[in-house]
This record gives sequence, structure tokens and C-alpha cells, in this order.
Amino acid sequence: MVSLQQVINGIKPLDEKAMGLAQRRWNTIAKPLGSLGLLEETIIQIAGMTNDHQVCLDKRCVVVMCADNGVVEEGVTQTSSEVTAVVTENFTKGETSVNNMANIAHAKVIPVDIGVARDVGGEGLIHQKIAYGTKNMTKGPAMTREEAIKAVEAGIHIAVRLKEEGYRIIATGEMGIGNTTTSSAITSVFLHKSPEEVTGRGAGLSSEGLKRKINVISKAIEINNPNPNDPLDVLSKVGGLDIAGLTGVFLGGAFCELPVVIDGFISAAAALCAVRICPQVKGYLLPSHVSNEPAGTLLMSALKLEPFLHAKMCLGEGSGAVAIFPILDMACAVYNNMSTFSDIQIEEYQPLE
Ligand SMILES: Cc1cc2ncn([C@H]3O[C@H](COP(=O)(O)O)[C@@H](O)[C@H]3O)c2cc1C
Ligand SMILES: O=C(O)c1cccnc1
Repeated sequence: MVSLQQVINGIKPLDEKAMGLAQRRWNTIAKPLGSLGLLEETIIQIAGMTNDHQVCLDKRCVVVMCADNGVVEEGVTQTSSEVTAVVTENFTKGETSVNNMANIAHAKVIPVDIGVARDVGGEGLIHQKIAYGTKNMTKGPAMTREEAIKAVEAGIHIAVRLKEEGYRIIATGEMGIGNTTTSSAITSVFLHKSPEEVTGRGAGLSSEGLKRKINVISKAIEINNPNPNDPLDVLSKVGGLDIAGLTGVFLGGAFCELPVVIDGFISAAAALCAVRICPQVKGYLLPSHVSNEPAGTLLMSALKLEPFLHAKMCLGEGSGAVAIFPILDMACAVYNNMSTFSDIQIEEYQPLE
């Protein structure tokens, strides 16, 4: 099985030739040049990722990393950790928000137990439990560096397996009570922002709860002193197993030339970890929406990504990521099926300077 180091060494730049051919195809389609904006750019980018100007996204899924966070005992969430296990099992029964959205988007929901605090089961659940939740990061590191690497590698292996199974694009999602606390901590460290600037109410917190959450994040950062130049140090000390697993999915996707869609806040924090581990990952990331959490916009600008949707969403589970599949389907339909200027006997536009 491929190791993290092999993945870091093996991620290639996007294929310029395929991108040139995709740009050429868009330019011949009988419509105003560049008029599908971000949709055109994304199809070109996917051509570059897959080394193929023929773009087909027919088989798709959403990988939902599920894990618990020890920091929940500090009172940073509105619900208890048990909700993580319940919702994890509900993914296997088709009973969550993302299941309903993924049905519309024709995407398979693939839940992964990477660190739920109790044993969970259900049809199609991938068992990759690294630990029964992380430790309370206000008292020491959330996990060991070895556990963080194991979780990243589990994510890598899942991406590689999905590619072998014929998936053409994967969306990311997560379920883990307390994971907006860990995501805020990671964002604060990497972007050198204060916890106040990057912390929101997560799945619902009172104003008093929000103040407590900010203090908890400050304390966790102070006690652990994560090194912003060492992404695995940050992930292991103030991150979570779900975020580490998603970091692996982004790295693994880039390694096997599979486009990976970022969801909201937590998923974007994981994407930032992946880029900090290996900057070449950047070319393989596709944004979806900008989370309504305060760090949502900050993360999209740090990643230099322009999301499709500004819909005030902050649900997680991969809900925002699957929401762009129908948009990409429309882009593919025009790209693959539209008549060209020569088909309709009209002179082609000359690209502007
Ligand atoms: C029933 C329920 C379903 C969810 N689905 C996603 N989340 C979202 O909320 C959690 C993060 O928020 P916090 O950090 O405040 O705990 C994550 O599990 C995320 O996916 C949910 C949260 C709840 C309560
Ligand atoms: O934006 C997100 O991903 C998010 C925000 C709050 C709670 N769960 C997910």
C-alpha cells in the first residue's frame, strides 16, 4: 500500500496538453467565448487532472469521514458526542441530509468510521477506526503523530480504492460532533488568525457557549504550541481523525489523478492541511460552496479558490460538495454535446487579447 511519503513525491502537475485541448473545445462551441465562466474553467482543470480532454463524471460518490473529538467534554457543542455515532449509522440507512441530496445528485454516500467513540455498523460503512475518538486537546495533544499519519494514510487508501473502482470524481464530507472546534484551531494556527476571528457557532451554540469555545481553542493552542510549519504537528495536536482522514482523501485523490470536491468549513480546513503537506495538491482541489462559518471565506481565499455557491450553508456531511454535481453535469452536457461554430456554419470567435 502506498505511503504518505510516496504520495507526496508522486503528485504530478496538471497536464497542459489536455487542458489546451479542453480550452480549444470550449472555444469551438457555438456560444459566446468563456460565457460559462467557472464551469468552463473547472472542466478544463478536470481535463488537466485526468490527462484527458474527454471529461466524464458519471460515477461519483461522497466520502464522509466520521470521528469523535475529546474536546467536546469542554462544552463546545450543543449536542453530545453520541450524535456522531447515531448519524454515522444513519448514513448507511439513507437517513441523513446528505443522503437525500446525494440521491438528487446521483452520488453514492460512503461513510467511514475513522474514529467514532463507540463501535458502529451498517451496510457499506468502511471500518478504518484509528481510535475511539481523540483526546481532549486542552489537556495535551488530541492524538499522537503516528495516529495522525495512520488516519491520513487511511484516507489516501480510500481515494486510491475509489479510483480503482471507477469513480470519476469524489466529494468530501464529515460527521463529528466538536469538529468545528478543531477546524477553528487548525485555521487559527495556519492562517495566524486569532481564535475570535475563525470561530463560529458550529451546529448551534449560545453566545455564552461561543465565548467558551473561543477560550477552549485558545487554551488548546497555548498548551500544545503546534508548529504552523509542520502540518502533521498541527493536525495531531489540535486536529481530529475526521480532518486527518479527509486530508488523506485530498492527497490520495491528487496522487491518483481523481478530482476531489471540498465541502464546507471542516473539509476546507482539511484541504488546507493537504496543501500545507504537499502544495501540488492544490491543482486537484475543486471548491463547492463557501461555509457560513466565519472561517469559510478566509479558507477559500487562503486556498485561492472561487466557490460556485454562496448559499449560507453550514451543514457539513458533504452537503455543499454534492450540490455542485448537477452544475458540473450541466457543464459536461454543453462541453460534450453542443454543436460547434462549424456545425452551424458560423465563423468562430477569435479569442480576445
Ligand atoms: C444532528 C446533527 C447532524 C449533523 N450533520 C452534520 N453536522 C455538523 O455539525 C458538527 C459540527 O458542529 P459542532 O462543532 O458544533 O459539533 C459536525 O458533525 C458537522 O458535520 C451535524 C450536527 C448535528 C447535531
Ligand atoms: O461549514 C461546515 O462545514 C459546517 C459548519 C457547521 C457545522 N457543520 C459543518
